[in-house]
Amino acid sequence: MSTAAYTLILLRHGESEWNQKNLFTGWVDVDLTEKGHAEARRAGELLTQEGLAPDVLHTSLLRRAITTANSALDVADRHWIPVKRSWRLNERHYGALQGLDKAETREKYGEDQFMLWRRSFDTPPPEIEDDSEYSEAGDPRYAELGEDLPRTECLKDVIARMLPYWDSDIVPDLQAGSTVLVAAHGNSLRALVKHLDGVSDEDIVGLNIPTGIPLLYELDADLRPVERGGRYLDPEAAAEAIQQVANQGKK
Ligand SMILES: O=C(O)[C@@H](CO)OP(=O)(O)O
Repeated sequence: MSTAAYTLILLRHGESEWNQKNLFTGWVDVDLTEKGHAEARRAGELLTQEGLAPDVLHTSLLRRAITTANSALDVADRHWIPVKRSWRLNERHYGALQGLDKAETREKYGEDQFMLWRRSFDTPPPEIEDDSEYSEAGDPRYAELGEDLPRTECLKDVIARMLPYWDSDIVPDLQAGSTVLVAAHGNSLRALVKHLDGVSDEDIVGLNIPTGIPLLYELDADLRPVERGGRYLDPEAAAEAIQQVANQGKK
């Protein structure tokens, strides 16, 4: 068995307002619910209980991840650590589905099309129009992207834009000996887990990440997980919540 060289903690944001309403969210910048705030604080308690003290935080540009990390770190008394944020950690862009009800979409298009859009590796949903109320066109936080602003993404696209950031910003922090916290989203974290664990394009379809429960990865010197799949700090709550994510869209 390989030995642990680096410590990485992945944290999906707590329940968001649109998670609660069961709407496709993607890059829409919704806030946490009360439950989501409580999950974030609980994440901080779990870090403390486990003796994990993040040295650096990486987040997306979306408030549900930013707020979750802030709350968790506040509870863990690590609110002061350096932070780096990147659109490359954002949720998968859900294209024209952003703002639609998951259950209604499933009913309208059928289970196969619904799951293809939700979980297929390389089929993106239809593109969002720039004049949609849920488009990010003109949003100053994405100004640097110009015409490359995503209008839809499949998981393959997320991996392609997330991995350069992993290599350029997260890996150097790990190699410097920092305990790294990555606060991000269901599908951007699925992309990272796929990379770390070498999950196949077929198997990643069935992998879901619950909200608000820290997932600890000890990595060896080659940045490979010592334990495949990592370890949720509250495994029982994680198992239940994973099932809930898998069942989303079913009434
Ligand atoms: O709507 C979304 O952006 C994501 C995460 O909440 O949902 P899903 O799990 O359906 O990909």
